[in-house]
Amino acid sequence: MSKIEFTGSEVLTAHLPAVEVKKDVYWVGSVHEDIRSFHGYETRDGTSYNAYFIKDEFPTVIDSVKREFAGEFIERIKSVCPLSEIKYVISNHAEYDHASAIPILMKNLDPEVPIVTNKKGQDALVRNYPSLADCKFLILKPKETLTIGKRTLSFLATPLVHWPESQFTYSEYDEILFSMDVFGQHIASGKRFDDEYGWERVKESAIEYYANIVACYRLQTARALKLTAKLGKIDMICCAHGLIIRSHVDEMIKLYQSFTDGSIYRPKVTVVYDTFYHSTEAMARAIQEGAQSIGAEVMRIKASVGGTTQVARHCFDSKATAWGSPTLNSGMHTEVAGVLHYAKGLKILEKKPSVSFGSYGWTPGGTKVMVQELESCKSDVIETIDCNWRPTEEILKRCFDAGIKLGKLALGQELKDEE
Ligand SMILES: Cc1cc2nc3c(=O)[nH]c(=O)nc-3n(C[C@H](O)[C@H](O)[C@H](O)COP(=O)(O)O)c2cc1C
Repeated sequence: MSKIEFTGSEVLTAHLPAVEVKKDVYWVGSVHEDIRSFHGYETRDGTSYNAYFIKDEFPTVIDSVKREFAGEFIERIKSVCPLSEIKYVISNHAEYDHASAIPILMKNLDPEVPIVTNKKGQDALVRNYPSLADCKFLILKPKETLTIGKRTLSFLATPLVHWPESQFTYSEYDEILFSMDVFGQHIASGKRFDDEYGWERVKESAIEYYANIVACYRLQTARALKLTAKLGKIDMICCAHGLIIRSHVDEMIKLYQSFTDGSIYRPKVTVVYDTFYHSTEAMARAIQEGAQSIGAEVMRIKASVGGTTQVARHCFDSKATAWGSPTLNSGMHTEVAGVLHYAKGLKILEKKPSVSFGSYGWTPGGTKVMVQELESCKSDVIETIDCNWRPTEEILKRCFDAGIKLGKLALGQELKDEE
């Protein structure tokens, strides 16, 4: 039992110690400083995979890390408890970044140690990591609890926030919510807590995370928040990415409530576009100036430069958007098509007004395809502006006026009939 078996490549940078986040509760995760693309999410601040260990009569591990970091994860657990004493491994979420080191951990534990999860969790774990089929599972039904000594852990099914098996684990004794991806942020840091890193930066990263990962599951998130409110006191949120929340628990829960009830939406217009030869860009600038002229906040993003992550983050809390593309082979610029398709999947344009615009050479196909896509996003397209080659003063004036309209709608003002 003392020999550690590795079946994947491991990064042995165990320079960070296990961190006691509350008496006998430890962070044993890993920090991935140099990751810049996480299944397409642009993680410019890196990320962390937060796993936890509870020292009690029946020592318990909660979640794991990316397989590449299994070595340091196991070393951190060993620094606080011999592996032979571990009695339970809880899996709250079967995704690779939190579960792919579980098979390596299990190979180093007593074969009688069960993986504690729900039925969908078992299915997802065994399908993704076939060697786990040989492990024992303790499948929890709704409302079942697990006593590990002084602590009785309870579990909250949070289906589709953001995978079918997703669940929270709650320790009433510690007043800790182990919330897997929910409330997480893609931040790599040697700091472990929100107050050490700075709440404003944690908050901004949590908004970006929700917009890019969870936004399409708004109703399921609202339900999870409702059920969370019925748990006991929460003094600390041990999420699976980024900083642990101990000084801004209420603020973080209120932030998530603002995501689900829409109160996060701001008087802001996000203008997304791309261009070959600057005509569509000139139109985008005119729309920006129009919206700004009446006091709306504007974020103008060139799709190929800003990228999908920033587009999603800013469309998410904007009350209105504008989309611009030159016509390319009778359709949209590929970068604009890509980010619009991404926004559609995230459902972040629903019930929001939009304007479609773009330059063409001979037949305006870009905006035509774009309007179809915006309508399938359930966005209310209030105007389409096509421009043949270079924009004239008249076209730029139309764009400026369209910016004013979007700005007014973002500011909650009514449009007059003639507008
Ligand atoms: C590779 C390529 C394909 C194009 N395909 C079309 C087309 O199918 N239909 C069209 O009307 N214009 C087409 N155009 C012309 C552009 O839409 C036109 O140059 C437009 O003014 C470019 O706008 P921009 O200055 O914002 O890049 C194409 C241009 C390029 C470079």
